[in-house]
Amino acid sequence: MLTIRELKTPLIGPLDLALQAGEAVAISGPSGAGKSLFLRAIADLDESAGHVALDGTKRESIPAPEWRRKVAYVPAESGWWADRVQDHFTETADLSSLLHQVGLADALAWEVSRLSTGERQRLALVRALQTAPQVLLLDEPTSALDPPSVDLVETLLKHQLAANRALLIVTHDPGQPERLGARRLVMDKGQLKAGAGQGAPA
Ligand SMILES: Nc1ncnc2c1ncn2[C@@H]1O[C@H](COP(=O)(O)OP(=O)(O)OP(=O)(O)O)[C@@H](O)[C@H]1O
Repeated sequence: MLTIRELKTPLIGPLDLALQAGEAVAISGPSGAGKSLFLRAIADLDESAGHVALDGTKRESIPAPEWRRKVAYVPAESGWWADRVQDHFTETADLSSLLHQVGLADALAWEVSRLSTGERQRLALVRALQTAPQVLLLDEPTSALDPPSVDLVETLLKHQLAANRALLIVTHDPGQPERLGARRLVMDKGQLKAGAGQGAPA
């Protein structure tokens, strides 16, 4: 589904990765290793060189906003620009179901200023899912959540994988890759290597 070859920025790479439909890959590694920069480069938020393609279509032949709808990036700290939560959502299809799945069924009517860090994190994920992306690039999506909320989000992510979406997740939670059935990779100094017990990066 997502093919990355020789992806390079001044701080990371060259990096190769192939992500299949319905596959999860988890990236861990020390702080400052370049994990967020890798996700941002794939999403085309930072300039990069190399080959990135979705189902064989090169990234440069897809307009950037459309690319980011198909290959959605959720940063570790989400941005909010309007006063009310509902003003950040444009699509209504499946929205109430998604909000319910993350335990925030009533949150659309809330003020952004009252949101807790964990509520922001879960709502940012729902925001990314509203365009039904084929690939999800998630930067530490459960770092601020209590265990029951982690469980809700992981269940939601497993539903996404079952619907043939691909998932590339940066996590510092050592149990998360196994719970998501994810292949483990480690980033160190801008380079990717296989995690313990895993083969070489595809
Ligand atoms: N715009 C930038 N200009 C220069 N250096 C940058 C820029 N953005 C990030 N860096 C540096 O690149 C390195 C990798 O950053 P990155 O955010 O990808 O780390 P990370 O692996 O995601 O770390 P963490 O686990 O702490 O989130 C860091 O040393 C960071 O300071």
